[in-house]
Amino acid sequence: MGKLVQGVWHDVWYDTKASGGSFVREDAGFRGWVEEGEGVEFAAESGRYHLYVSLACPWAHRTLIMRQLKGLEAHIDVSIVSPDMLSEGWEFTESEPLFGATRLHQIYTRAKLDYTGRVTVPVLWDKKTQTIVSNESSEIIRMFNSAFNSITGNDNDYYPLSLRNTIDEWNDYIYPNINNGVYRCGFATTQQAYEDAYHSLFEALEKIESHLRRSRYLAGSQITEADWRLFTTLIRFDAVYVGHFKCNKKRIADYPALNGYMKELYQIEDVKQTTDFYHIKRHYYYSHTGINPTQVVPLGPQLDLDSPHGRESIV
Ligand SMILES: N[C@@H](CCC(=O)N[C@@H](CS)C(=O)NCC(=O)O)C(=O)O
Repeated sequence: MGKLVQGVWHDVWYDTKASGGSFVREDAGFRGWVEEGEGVEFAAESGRYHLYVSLACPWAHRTLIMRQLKGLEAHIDVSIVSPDMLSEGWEFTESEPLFGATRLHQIYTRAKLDYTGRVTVPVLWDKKTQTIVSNESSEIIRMFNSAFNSITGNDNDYYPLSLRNTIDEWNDYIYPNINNGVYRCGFATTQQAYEDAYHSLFEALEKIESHLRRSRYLAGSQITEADWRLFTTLIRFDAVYVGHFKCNKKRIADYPALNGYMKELYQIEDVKQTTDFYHIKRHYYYSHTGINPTQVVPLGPQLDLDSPHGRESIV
């Protein structure tokens, strides 16, 4: 694990000293936008963009789900990094197809020779201008949701105008408390920072559990972007976050509504195809040697994700 400083790779763990033991996630460095239309910097075109992902990473997982649900497989190709993220950061098991790079930081310095920042997935690369469009998953999924509609003919809308306020409110609540909340538990280096993160995480899960008892999805009867953003954390929770990140007050399996909701989303074939528990468990337990120095990867838990979700009667 490390970062680029002026284009040079340094193998360093997160610095939590400056923030009293709390993990603070760095803002993404590339914030371009793929759009429909002529004369724009990054125009939506079939075959022009390449997506670098980790199957372990919840942020990258969002982009893979949206790529499938929006029928973009034939239009945006993908490279998958190795689950093992060690002294060189994210690496490719076999070199990636565009440049034969073996490390993801080489893609970042191709885009910006003197880049300073963390080298994260997902990354959306533009083959035409030879740069990174974006390394911010929340923005990549918005682009996938609408920019390629006239190419794919797929109008499914996961960020509909009428629900945007509700979706934004859920996202703003779920990001700090749950998506990043599990990391704030796991990467905390003081007891207090861990406990603060733990309490806000489980308070948020309780709140969503009661909401989902009456509501089929977060924003009502329709699946939206907010659900996909929550889902990628939930599906990793019992397998990794309970043990490795000490998020162990309860499992998702102990929350009937959240568990049924998660299973319903998982059982969508396109979504199941993007979920890889080998990469998920291997990455966290093998890569975070500060947390798990033996690198032993647990065999369990046995997950029950294919049993009936029981959510049909909820509107
Ligand atoms: N804001 C980014 C965060 C992405 C992110 O932090 N990805 C993690 C993997 S789960 C990563 O690549 N971490 C490497 C590092 O921090 O050095 C997004 O949502 O796209």
